[in-house]
Amino acid sequence: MSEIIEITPISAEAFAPFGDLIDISGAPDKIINQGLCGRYHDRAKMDFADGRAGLSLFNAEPRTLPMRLEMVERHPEGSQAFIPMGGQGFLVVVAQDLGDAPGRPLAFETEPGQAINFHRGTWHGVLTPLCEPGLFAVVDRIGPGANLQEHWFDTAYEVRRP
Ligand SMILES: NC(=O)N[C@@H](O)C(=O)O
Ligand code: NI
Repeated sequence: MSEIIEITPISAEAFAPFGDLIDISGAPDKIINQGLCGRYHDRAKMDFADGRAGLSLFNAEPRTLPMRLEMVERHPEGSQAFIPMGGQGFLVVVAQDLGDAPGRPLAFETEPGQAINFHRGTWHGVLTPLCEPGLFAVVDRIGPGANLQEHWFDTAYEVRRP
């Protein structure tokens, strides 16, 4: 019997230990383009140690819930941002670091129009759409050396909505 991880709606506060929730909540930081655009300025703490920022497109298979979670990973050298191209909500799994291994995962679901940025070294589930399109822009580190550490749980979790 797998241990259950219940999905909760994401909030900037709950996600703050793991990364940045990027959305247009609140007033824009700047009004630009002759007053026709609100700029929500510099909303992610990005990090590309000994490398550079890369912008890629991921076309991922949507998952169905409940979902079996067997692994989380982290990028010791850089942050990683997931930006849905279709504005769709998606699943975000994170876990605290307990000293080279993750703790019990947490699962969040984003609202349409929200993006996230995992801070450097945050344990996370891989990109996980819950619906079509599974098309995302991903901003992460391009650089030398290894930047991926995986942790496979001894026992899989079951991620589901309450
Ligand atoms: N491996 C890869 O490019 N993607 C993962 O890092 C992920 O978090 O989806
Ligand atoms: Ni990743």
